[in-house]
Amino acid sequence: MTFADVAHSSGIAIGVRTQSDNRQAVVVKGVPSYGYAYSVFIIVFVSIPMAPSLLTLDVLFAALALYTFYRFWGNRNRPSANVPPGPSGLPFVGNVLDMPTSYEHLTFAKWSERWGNIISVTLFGQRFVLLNDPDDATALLDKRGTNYSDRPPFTMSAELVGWKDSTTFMSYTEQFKKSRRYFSHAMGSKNTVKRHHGLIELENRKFLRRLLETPEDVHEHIRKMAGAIILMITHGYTVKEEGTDSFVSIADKVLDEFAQATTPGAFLVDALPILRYIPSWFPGARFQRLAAEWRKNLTYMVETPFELVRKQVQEGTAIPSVISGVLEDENLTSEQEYLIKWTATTMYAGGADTTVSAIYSFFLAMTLHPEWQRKAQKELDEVVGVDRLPTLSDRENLPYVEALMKEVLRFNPVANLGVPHCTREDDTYAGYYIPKGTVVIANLWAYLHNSDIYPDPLNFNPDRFLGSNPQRDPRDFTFGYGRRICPGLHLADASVFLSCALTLSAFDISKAVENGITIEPSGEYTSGTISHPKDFKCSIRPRTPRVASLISMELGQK
Ligand code: HEM
Repeated sequence: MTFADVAHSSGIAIGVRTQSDNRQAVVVKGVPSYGYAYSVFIIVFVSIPMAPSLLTLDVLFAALALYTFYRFWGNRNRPSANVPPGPSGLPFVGNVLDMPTSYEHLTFAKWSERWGNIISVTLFGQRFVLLNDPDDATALLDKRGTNYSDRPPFTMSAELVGWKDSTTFMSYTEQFKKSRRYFSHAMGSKNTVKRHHGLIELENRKFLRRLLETPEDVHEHIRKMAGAIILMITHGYTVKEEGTDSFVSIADKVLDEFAQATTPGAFLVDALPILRYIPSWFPGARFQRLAAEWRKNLTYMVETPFELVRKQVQEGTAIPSVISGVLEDENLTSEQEYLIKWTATTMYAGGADTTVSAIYSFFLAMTLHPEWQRKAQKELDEVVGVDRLPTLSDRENLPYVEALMKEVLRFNPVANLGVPHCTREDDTYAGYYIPKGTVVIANLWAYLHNSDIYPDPLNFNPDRFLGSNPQRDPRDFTFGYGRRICPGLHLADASVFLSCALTLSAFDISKAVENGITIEPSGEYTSGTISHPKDFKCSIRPRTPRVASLISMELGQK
């Protein structure tokens, strides 16, 4: 979820990006009259291929006007003099014209040069506070967690598609706390995750075998591995080794639809939540039809594997998993059943794409920086030797691989802006007034590229974490804050580390060469909620002829 997602879902139009061509609404800077609200609205609409009729526009504009009026009326008594500084914005629409539509973290970081580290913007009356310094994030999101642990509403994805019952979108309620308890039992600490070490090692070795067979499909192999680890933990489900696994493919489809539903600016209903009441037959209400279809797929993904586990539990054939553990309780209430079903789905949704991004980033970094790869391989050869592959119990003896993994997590944060928090009560901080209902964004990218904490931050350099004066552990930032901190962090940490160690011990990664020409990866990343390296080509070759037999031998032993 990016800033723009939240902006939109909170009733803000920043500009509409169509699904088909990524065309973005042109927002004209510096329009000096009060007619700009209408201008922006018209511009937004003409960028939609299925532009609705004029009548529809009138209806929608009236809705916008009403909504804006409602927000201003609600905010009219709030003191605004002391809110944190930020771009001045315009009456009614606020900072619509200032907002970036992609790579928001970069623009927000730059704003600090002018506005300081605590910045405030408004969009149609909704206030946002951007935190560009990690100390402020700790002071507010950690230390004042009771107030700063809500989530803003997300109309398209949460309300219409139906993700609202997932842990990530829940408000800070008792239900939420119960859901987080299920996470704690399954993966809440390093020790808990130790229970899954065998599984992580097995799936990583299967990953190596797939890499050996079809290295060009590296991205797909990472996906399969990440999905297989989580599905075994949540549902006791073994992913099919050959061909397509029906559950993984529906889960991937649903996650892809989730990504579309949360694409910044993709759906006007996020800008104008009131539109959710428009019937699906109404001109321009394609979002309702899409939401209905996506909801159907999501329901299938939530229900079908759950029912499978229920049947296995009844028959006594279930493999121990998060769900089976709960279903075996004879006093289970329907409320608990509903919660565990959604919590397990959240584990998959939260864990699959994020871990994939981190491991794919590692492959990109190794393609671009062979010198660091050699250093890590030297350490692996010295510590583990060449007669076996590394395991998680080697971890404490592999400080260089550890440093390399930290640098991968720092260099490109998986979620640049984390997931937005929201305040429940009015607050004051550093002399500023932060009203109830403010959306608070921690700019994780800015923390991980702060040159006071990480000198020369744009340089990929694992050495920064070694020696007598190591720089700060990026895991302090990259997993977010307070009561909403990533509950999968220990699982992710173990999975990503082992993928780095095993891959480097078995393979050499280098730039691909086609027809004698070396292909340079662009090194670019996608914008959006979860940032992935843009697809790139690389060469992945076994380091020695023994690698294949080593992998088969170890897989045979598992
Ligand atoms: C490298 C991998 C990962 C990274 C960098 C990452 C990062 C994050 C971040 C930044 C947040 C937002 C925290 C906040 O609101 O302050 C988050 C939330 C979350 N993550 Fe992760 N994550 C990763 C892997 C995982 C895994 C493996 C799982 C589950 C198995 C998971 C499940 C979740 C869930 C459920 C939330 C929402 C928590 C809530 O709303 O209370 N993540 N993650």
